[in-house]
Formats: sequence, structure tokens, C-alpha cells
Amino acid sequence: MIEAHSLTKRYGERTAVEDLSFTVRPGTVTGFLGPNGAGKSTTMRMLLGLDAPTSGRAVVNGKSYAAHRAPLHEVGAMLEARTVHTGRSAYNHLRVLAATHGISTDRIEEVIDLVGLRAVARKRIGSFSLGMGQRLGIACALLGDPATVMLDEPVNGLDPEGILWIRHLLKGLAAEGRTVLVSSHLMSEMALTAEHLIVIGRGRLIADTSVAEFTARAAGEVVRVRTGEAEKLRGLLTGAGGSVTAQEGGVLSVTGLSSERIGRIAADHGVALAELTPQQASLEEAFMELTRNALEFQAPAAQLVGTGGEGGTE
Ligand SMILES: Nc1ncnc2c1ncn2[C@@H]1O[C@H](COP(=O)(O)OP(=O)(O)OP(=O)(O)O)[C@@H](O)[C@H]1O
Repeated sequence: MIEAHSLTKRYGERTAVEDLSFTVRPGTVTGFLGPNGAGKSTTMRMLLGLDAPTSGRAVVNGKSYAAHRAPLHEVGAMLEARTVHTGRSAYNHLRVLAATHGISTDRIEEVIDLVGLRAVARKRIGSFSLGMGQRLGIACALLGDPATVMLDEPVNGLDPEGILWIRHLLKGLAAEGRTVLVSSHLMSEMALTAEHLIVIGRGRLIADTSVAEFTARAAGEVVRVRTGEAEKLRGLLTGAGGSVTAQEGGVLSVTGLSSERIGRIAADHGVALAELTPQQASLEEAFMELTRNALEFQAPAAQLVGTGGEGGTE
């Protein structure tokens, strides 16, 4: 179990994480989601005792990370920045790590098979592809057979086969009763991997919810409209409080207004509609909507989806 109690981290003037509290429970994969710069890595570093919080407390399996006598057996982690000695073989890298933690060579063999690196275990890490490097990072994280596993963006840069593999691995680890926290900035990936979500933006908690709830909430919020007078209708809908994204062929994607309301506004202003369809928002769109304010604060110049009247498409 992982607990964040009012975690705050400031770097000088900059607040990376602010008053963040959540609990990650064993037995399920928990996705840690947020746009770039939201504070995911900083939070994970605090949970692992690699960064001291400015205030608040991080607790893993009942204690702070530093208080564990054999932390590698308690928490296995892969952070994004990998500092692996590139001249060494994967096997030797694992051997050094195992030796410093009193882990048997049998376990090295086990994790090599578990992550599918058997064929290249004796090759130099420097020659590894990104996917092989990720597998090695996961092997290191699992070496101590930890009850809690934390992985920072493990699917980044992986091919579809690698993504599928990680998905199955994480689910398997959770099914064994472990606590699994995995960060990502991709909602669509997390929806397939995680059962629970912790979403942050600008270092603050935005949502702590099951994937099922999140998906249900995302349903029916977007309405697709097609008309020969897209510009006119767009202005009207934006004026009525909707968020509108223009697409090709006179198609508008509208959030914040029901299809009934859109139909009524169009009729009142004599705009003929060729199509008016309530849609299930893609999870990615729902995620962007949820974190939009956080994004706007961080990148005011960025063109954002559906901010109304700015002429942007995705
Ligand atoms: N050592 C540091 N010194 C100063 N600012 C930092 C430091 N580490 C992180 N930050 C800032 O804290 C904020 C959160 O960064 P963090 O890397 O935790 O976000 P993230 O959600 O992991 O993003 P990404 O997905 O891009 O890795 C960012 O604004 C970042 O610039």
C-alpha cells in the first residue's frame, strides 16, 4: 500500500506538487495520470525517498521508504531517467544489484525469464533497444520480489507488442496481490491497463476514481454537429457556453451543451443541420477536458482543443 499525505514539493518559486493526498491499494493496477509537468515523477521520487517533500509524508507499506531495512524487497521502482552502465551485460547489471541486496542468482534467472530478456541477457546494455532497456528496468524493479511496484511511464516509446506485454505483466503483478502504481500521460493506455486512476494536474489532485466511473462520466458529453454554416453555428454555440472544435467538412465537436440545446439554438437562428449526434467522448478527450485548466495555467500560449472560438482542431 502506498499513501501520500499532503505531499508538497517546491523547487524555489516553483511548486511541483501541492498538498497531494491519495492511497494506492494492493491487488489492482493504479494509473497515475497527468499531463507533462503535472508532477508525477516528482511525486514518485518522494514516495521512493529520492526527494524530500517540502511538507507532507509519503508512506509505503506502513513506513517511509528510508525506514525499510530491505527496501528492494518492499518497493521495486523504475523511474524514467535510467542510469545504467552501458558497458555491462544485462545479466551482470542484475548480478551487481542482487549482490548488494543479498538476492540469490536463482532470482536473477527468474526475472530474466519473466521480462523476456533471456536471448540477450549476456549482451551489452549499450546495444539494447528502448524496449529491451525498459524490460531490464522492470527486471531491476522486480528483482527483490517486492510487494509494491512503481513504474514511471513504462510504455513510453514501446512498440505495440511491448505495450501489450507490459499490460499483461502489470495485471499479473496486481493479481498476485501486489500494489502497482504506474504513471502515464496517456489516458487510453491506462484505461486498458488500470482499474483505478489518480489524476493530477499542476501538482494537485484532480480525480481519484475507478476507470469504470471515469469512462461512464465521459459518455455522452460530446455532440457531433454537421452544417453548411459551421462558422456561424460555432459562434452561437460558443456564445451559449459550449466548447467547440471545428473539423473538416463543416463538422463541429461540441462539449458543454446537450444535443437538445444545440438543436434549439440552431433552429432559433435558422441554421440548418445535416447531422446532430451525441457521442461517447474518447477517453483521451475526457482526460484532456479534465486537465484542461491545469494545462492552460502551464502553457497559456498553447492551442487547446475546444477552448471555444480559437479555430483549433486537434
Ligand atoms: N529538480 C527540479 N528543479 C526544478 N524544478 C523541477 C525539478 N523537478 C521537477 N521540476 C518541475 O516540477 C514540475 C513537475 O515535474 P515532474 O517531472 O514531476 O512532472 P511529470 O508529471 O512527471 O511530467 P513528465 O510527464 O513531463 O515527466 C515541472 O514544472 C518541472 O519543471
